[in-house]
Amino acid sequence: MGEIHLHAEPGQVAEFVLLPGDPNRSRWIAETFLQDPVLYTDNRQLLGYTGTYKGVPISVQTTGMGCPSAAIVTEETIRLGGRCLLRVGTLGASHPRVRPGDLVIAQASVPNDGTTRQFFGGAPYAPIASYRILEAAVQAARDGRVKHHIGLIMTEDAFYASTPEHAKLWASRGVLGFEMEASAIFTVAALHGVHAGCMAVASNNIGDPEFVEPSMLRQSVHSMIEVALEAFCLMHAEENK
Ligand SMILES: O=P(O)(O)O[C@H]1O[C@H](CO)[C@@H](O)[C@H]1O
Ligand SMILES: O=c1cc[nH]c(=O)[nH]1
Repeated sequence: MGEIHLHAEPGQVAEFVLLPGDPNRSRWIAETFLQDPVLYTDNRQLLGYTGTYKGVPISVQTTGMGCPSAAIVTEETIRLGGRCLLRVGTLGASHPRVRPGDLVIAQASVPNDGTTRQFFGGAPYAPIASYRILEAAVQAARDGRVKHHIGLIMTEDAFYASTPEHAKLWASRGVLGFEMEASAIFTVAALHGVHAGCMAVASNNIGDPEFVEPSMLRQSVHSMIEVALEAFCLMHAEENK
């Protein structure tokens, strides 16, 4: 059976793992981009697939929504062999510079979530992206000429508690957008000494229930996944030099 939540065995998960929140996005990534994808777990709809992209073994593992689920999935993905974990998500734009449809590559995430707080007993801690993943992600976005923003994001628990006023306040502190998993993923990866990163497409402005038009969102997510996979290829090539 494997882990409690991810029903897989070591050897079924690749070193490079994409982490979408949404199981449908996982299936779409596996079917669209990976060669010979194999579904290794579907327990609790946390779909996980392994295949190859340009010859590099890559897994796609659903995190579900929110830090409690993302922390469990990150922990178990690492136990199963994941070493470079890259969240590929969506976020609500908080900063006026970020427009719906834009790609954001996170340097770090303000941990406005209960999971990170529990890990550190309330002590201050800064969940940051691994520099190696950040560097590869930025290079892949530049190489692919994909418009992107690089900076601070915020991870929160209560999707519907966020307001445009809240967004404005955090934008004045440099936060580009809010999402719900990155701080837990960065934290669990750091505690295990493995690499983690996060990129996300802005699906809406914070507090605005109007999401970007579906075809535009699909196109932006498609570009993001290409950037993420090319970043893994750059890291793989660097490791095998
Ligand atoms: O699109 P995903 O990756 O699920 O990410 C965002 O979407 C969900 C909220 O709608 C949260 O999981 C948030 O982080
Ligand atoms: O967490 C999220 C993700 C997308 N859009 C939001 O408004 N919040």
